[in-house]
Amino acid sequence: MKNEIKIFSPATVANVACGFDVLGFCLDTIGDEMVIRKTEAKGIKITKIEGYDLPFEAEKNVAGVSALAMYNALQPDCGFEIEIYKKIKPGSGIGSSSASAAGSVFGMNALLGNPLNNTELTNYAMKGEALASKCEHADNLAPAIFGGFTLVKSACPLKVLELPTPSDLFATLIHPQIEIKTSESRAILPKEIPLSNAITQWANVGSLVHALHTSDYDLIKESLNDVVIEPYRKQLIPHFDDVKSAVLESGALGCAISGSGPSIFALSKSEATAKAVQLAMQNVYSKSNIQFETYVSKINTQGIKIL
Ligand SMILES: Nc1ncnc2c1ncn2[C@@H]1O[C@H](COP(=O)(O)OP(=O)(O)OP(=O)(O)O)[C@@H](O)[C@H]1O
Ligand SMILES: N[C@@H](CCO)C(=O)O
Repeated sequence: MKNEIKIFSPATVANVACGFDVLGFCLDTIGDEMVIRKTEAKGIKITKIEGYDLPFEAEKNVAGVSALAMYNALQPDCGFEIEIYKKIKPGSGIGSSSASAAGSVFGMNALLGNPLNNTELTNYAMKGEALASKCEHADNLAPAIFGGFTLVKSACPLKVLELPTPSDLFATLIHPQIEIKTSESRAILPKEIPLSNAITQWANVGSLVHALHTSDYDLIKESLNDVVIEPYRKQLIPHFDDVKSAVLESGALGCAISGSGPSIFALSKSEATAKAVQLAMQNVYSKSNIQFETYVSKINTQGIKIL
């Protein structure tokens, strides 16, 4: 059995407009790399972090927290070293913390001969994610670990449903280079919502799930709306309304905040449309003085993979 593996741990889009804390999908072209190594010395050590300035103490890094949760439960006869090559900026809204939290447990599981299934891995990864967002949710972790579109039916006990990915669906993202911490963008949300908004939202979630199962792109378009969270969070994202109008005019099926922001995502029916949408996003932000990155990505149906 191998003593070291290198993995690609993908970025993810949580919420998918209407499914706050339950829906998510996995990206293909953006993600971190990690190396996980078995050691004779017991315990979990983060030995290298490149890309962004993050804590090396296992208890303060989401990769270490999820690794420790799994390590303490399994009590293997070895230790692990973790190297993180961070490409996803922390606080980006595309699952930076999830990529690390999921990557460490996925890598350890592979080196131990895969004793745990994806649901068990997601459960341990949630312990790490809770360090970043102050709450245990799995809407970024599930798509990172299972791949494709996922729905977290319940967090405790964890139940993840894998949803189908229509083959022509492409995502476009813009990441304005400002940081919004998940914990802060959760703190501004209302504790209660009007019943009329709840009805609209759960109708959208149900119809989006149906649309994914039937590859009904018109229904995907009708369902990608968020009347519960977006009105509050969009105020934290400069030019959000301008981006959304420009993107919809360019032919996207829908556009919404990615996770807790500041990234904004759109879904389109072809790669050509996804690229036109990318130009529309760039046009809006190039008129401002905010730096940004844009991406076009297929939906990654595999999730985390060994390189
Ligand atoms: N390995 C890690 N990778 C990323 N962030 C980490 C890591 N370890 C600790 N953190 C902390 O987690 C916070 C970033 O997580 P946060 O959930 O706010 O952003 P995100 O994962 O990009 O967003 P979202 O969950 O909305 O997609 C930062 O405060 C960062 O310092
Ligand atoms: N569902 C979470 C995703 C971010 O981690 C939120 O929107 O707060």
